[in-house]
Amino acid sequence: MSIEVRGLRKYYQVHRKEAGLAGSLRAFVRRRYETVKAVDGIDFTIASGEMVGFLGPNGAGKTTTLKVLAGLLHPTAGEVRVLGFTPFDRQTAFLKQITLVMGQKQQLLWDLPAIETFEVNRVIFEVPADEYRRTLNELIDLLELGDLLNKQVRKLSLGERMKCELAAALLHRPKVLFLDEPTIGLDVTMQARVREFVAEYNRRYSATVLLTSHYMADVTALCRRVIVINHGRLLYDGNLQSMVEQVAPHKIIHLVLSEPVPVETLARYGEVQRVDGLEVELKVARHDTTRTGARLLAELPVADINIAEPPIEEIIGEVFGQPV
Ligand SMILES: Nc1ncnc2c1ncn2[C@@H]1O[C@H](COP(=O)(O)OP(=O)(O)OP(=O)(O)O)[C@@H](O)[C@H]1O
Repeated sequence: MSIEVRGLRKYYQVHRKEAGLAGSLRAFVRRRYETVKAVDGIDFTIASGEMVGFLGPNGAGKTTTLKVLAGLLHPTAGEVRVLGFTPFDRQTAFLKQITLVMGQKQQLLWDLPAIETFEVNRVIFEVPADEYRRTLNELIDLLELGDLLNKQVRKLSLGERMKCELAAALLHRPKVLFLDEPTIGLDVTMQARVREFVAEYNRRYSATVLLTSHYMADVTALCRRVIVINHGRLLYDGNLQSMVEQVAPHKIIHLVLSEPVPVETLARYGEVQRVDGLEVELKVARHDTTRTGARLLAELPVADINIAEPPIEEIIGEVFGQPV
């Protein structure tokens, strides 16, 4: 096992200030604390080489879990092992084999070219010179970095910077990748590029990947398994496709008609989601899909038909009981 988490809890003590001046004064004399249960007893294991999507709405406890796994935070309770190490011990042998990429934070030095930060990382992680050169060339190639590495970081576009961030995080060729929103703010093309890169890195080095992303395309492209949490507790752990089948009570039928059909007629077959000229989208009960499909083909002028799962965002929203 690459990652083992048992009964993990992480509580934060936060200082609560009452409103107004009187509140400020009272707080000055006697501080009140309250406990935020960011992670409240979760268990999971991840096998080596697996890529798992870690999902949950804002504030669910994902980043906190990743920080505990990466050794940045001490758990309040529970047992965590990553590659056999206790992360918070922060042993060098552990740090050399993991990485944490946070899309919202950057490690590259702003005023210097990225290559300078790489050099610093090379020294910190004690990467031998020839191995460093080899990995660097591979990353330049995989991420199409070209001469970006020699440009001052502040002058790079967001996408270019993210590619350099990824390279910086992977120069020591970690076996376990904790990726927290690695594609946030990137345009669709760049998101796809980063996804392909993560998939390739996983293939090449059999790396274990635990990934959070609000872009479901990242998760569907990379992860067969998802772990879903909310309010610090586990809601689901298993196959993404099975979750879709369990949770979504309906499917979407896309039709291309050969001539227009009134909406009232279409509505007899399912809930009309969209009509765009001759293209129609119907929402139908999952157990009824085949029968409805056959009826549509027999009774309407259908040129093409396609049955699909509803968008993953919608399904996740149903699991959380709120939109993502
Ligand atoms: N340093 C901290 N001190 C106090 N509370 C914190 C701290 N960090 C996080 N929290 C709280 O813990 C809870 C979980 O936060 P966390 O960042 O782990 O969630 P998340 O699932 O990563 O959310 P998001 O998707 O918005 O990043 C939230 O209620 C958050 O406000």
